[in-house]
Amino acid sequence: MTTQNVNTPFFIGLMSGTSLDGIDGVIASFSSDAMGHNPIATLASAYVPFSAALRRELMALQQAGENEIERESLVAHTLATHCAACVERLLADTGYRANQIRAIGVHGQTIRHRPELGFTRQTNNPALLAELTGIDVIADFRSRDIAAGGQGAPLVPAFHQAVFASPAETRVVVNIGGIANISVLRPQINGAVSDADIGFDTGPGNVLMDLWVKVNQGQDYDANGIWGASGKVIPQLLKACLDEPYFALPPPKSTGRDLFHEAWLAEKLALFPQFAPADVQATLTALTASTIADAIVRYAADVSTVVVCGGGAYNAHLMQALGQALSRGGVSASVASTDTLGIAPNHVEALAFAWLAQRFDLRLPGNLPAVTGAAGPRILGALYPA
Ligand SMILES: Nc1ncnc2c1ncn2[C@@H]1O[C@H](COP(=O)(O)OP(=O)(O)OP(=O)(O)O)[C@@H](O)[C@H]1O
Ligand SMILES: CC(=O)N[C@H]1[C@@H]2OC[C@@H](O2)[C@@H](O)[C@@H]1O[C@H](C)C(=O)O
Repeated sequence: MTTQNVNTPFFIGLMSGTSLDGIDGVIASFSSDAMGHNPIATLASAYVPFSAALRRELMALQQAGENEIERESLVAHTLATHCAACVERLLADTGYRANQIRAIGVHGQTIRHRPELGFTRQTNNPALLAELTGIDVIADFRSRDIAAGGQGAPLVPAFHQAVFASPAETRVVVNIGGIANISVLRPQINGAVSDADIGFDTGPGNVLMDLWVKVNQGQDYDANGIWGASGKVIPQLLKACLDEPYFALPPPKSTGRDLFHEAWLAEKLALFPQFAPADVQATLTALTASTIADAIVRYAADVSTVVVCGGGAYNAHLMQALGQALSRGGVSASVASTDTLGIAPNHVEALAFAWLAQRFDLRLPGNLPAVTGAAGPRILGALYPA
């Protein structure tokens, strides 16, 4: 066991999201100023892709199947070894030692998200990760919020609030991962969180586009949106997709692969006898763009700046479609990636889990009840000491 240095401000964040592509990791340092802001520095980042076999098994565990307890336990073990490899890479890149890291915040892999039934499941083996790394591990960030009547998601709005809010303008942060979510950040007065700061999952981000490009082109994603851009939106298919009741629900709300999966898409496509695959991709791109834009028009029409993070920020066609959908909705905000505010789009979620680990360490709440619908602020996470 290594000796933890309690004075170090360094935290590791590890995120593996609904895209099921791999683990994004960062080492971050936070220094709170007198205003309660959290100037944040990313000291290193690393990405460990999942092997095809791990990805297949994680995908399979999204739905009910045989022998789930054993399969989940085994996959959690493999996930922990991937997480440990990511930590090792971060330490090697920076030259830091394990005892210089205060804690690791690790999300785990969501395999079920059913807040309406009172549970969410991020498969994980934090005990093994603590054993392999010799660093304190904080995990299971969602279940306390659900226990308090919340959705347990999205959690990143509190982090967005801490690092991206402006005293002068309303900002919206859009995360476009597998699922897309928005954080509406009203101008901050003396660094205080406003009750008007809301956030929720808008629906599919890349998840449906990734499924479709895999089946038709054998690719994991539509690089830069080039294939989607070669097709034409099918208005009737777009309308059939937009009829999904989730989109009209008021927040608090959250979703996942539990709803937006292959069968969901197949059901919509079954309504149409013929279609060109690239046109479907164009339509799925439009679906992601228009559901995000509708959410902004409805809940943040006063927005001045929209900043996008998550892998979707690298899809130029999607970014263009989002800008156009916002204009059609009468919102004339600028649309750019979080790079413009100093944080790379693919680092934001991992940084959020480093930040959540720091919140736990300080025994401060990590949720925004106005976002998740929880009965109140709660300290999120559970500690596995090194
Ligand atoms: N260059 C690119 N062009 C187009 N799409 C891209 C590009 N790079 C990444 N993506 C998309 O981003 C996805 C990964 O995004 P990200 O890592 O933010 O998702 P996630 O964290 O797994 O999901 P979530 O935020 O829902 O938990 C990929 O699956 C792909 O669809
Ligand atoms: C249950 C779950 O894993 N939800 C994820 C998912 O991916 C994006 C969106 O859906 C968001 O609600 C959440 O992730 C981020 C990190 C969050 O909690 O804010």
